[in-house]
Amino acid sequence: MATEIKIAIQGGAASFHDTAARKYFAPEKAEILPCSSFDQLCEQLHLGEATYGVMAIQNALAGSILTNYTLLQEYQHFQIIGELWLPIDQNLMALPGQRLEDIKTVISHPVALLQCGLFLRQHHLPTEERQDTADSAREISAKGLKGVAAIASSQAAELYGMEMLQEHVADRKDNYTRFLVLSSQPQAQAPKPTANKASLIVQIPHVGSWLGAVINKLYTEDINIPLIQSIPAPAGNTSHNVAIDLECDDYYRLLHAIEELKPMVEDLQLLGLYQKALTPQQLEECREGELSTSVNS
Ligand SMILES: O=C(O)C(=O)C[C@]1(C(=O)O)C=C[C@@H](O)C=C1
Repeated sequence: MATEIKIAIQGGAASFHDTAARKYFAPEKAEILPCSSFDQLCEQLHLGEATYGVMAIQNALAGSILTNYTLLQEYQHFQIIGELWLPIDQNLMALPGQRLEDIKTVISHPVALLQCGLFLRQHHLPTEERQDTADSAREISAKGLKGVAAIASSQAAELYGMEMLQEHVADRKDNYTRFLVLSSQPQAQAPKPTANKASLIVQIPHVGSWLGAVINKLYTEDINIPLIQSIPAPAGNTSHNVAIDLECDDYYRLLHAIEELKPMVEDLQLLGLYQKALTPQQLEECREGELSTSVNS
């Protein structure tokens, strides 16, 4: 029988976090705990109000969400137990009967607005930030706002009775967001030897070529590095923090490489050991494969 788990997300029903959480945990039934910010998501997970948290960390068009690395540094006891790359299809929607010419303002999550910069500039559409894509559609519907459009998913359009003004408005069709699955109870989720990915934050001095030495070490250990992201350091700091993702199909080699890095850096925070998800490139290849099968059949 499917058990029910509670998952804290940023945003509400029909947001991309909602879709990501349900997809990751399917076929388990997920009860969603909507949060108004990433801070609140972490707080709820910390307080034990949710079993897991799902948090966006990186988008193929807009880049890394650096403030979420800061939260992961703050909540040191959280563990990343998994990840998911989700295709993000953005759409422009408004109250039924509205036309593109009627729209004076577009509201959405700041990352969603960034993903649709080309479309918005082309149509000279001023924007206003909101906490969530789907909640922007809900706001228009609840307040009966004319002259305002939202950028959100097709599920949000359906849920809140919006009409599509323009589908697929992101700058590129291969728009993907990577979501982290977080647990605040590492003991209940001990990493399994099937883990083939690790996420770390290392602290290294500003001076010297420490980062070069770290990368060189990983190269000699034959570890793949899918991500290196510098994280802003507090003012006056003499060192900086770098988020690094490591991949290796041999779990024990991955552990060994992490041990080797420890004496080379000032501090190393292991954010989690988990199984890597299909990358956007792999998902695109699957999608193209499915398309050609349906055309040929
Ligand atoms: O507003 C939403 O629907 C979200 O889930 C937020 C969010 C984000 O935080 O990056 C998630 C994925 C998309 O890339 C755009 C926005």
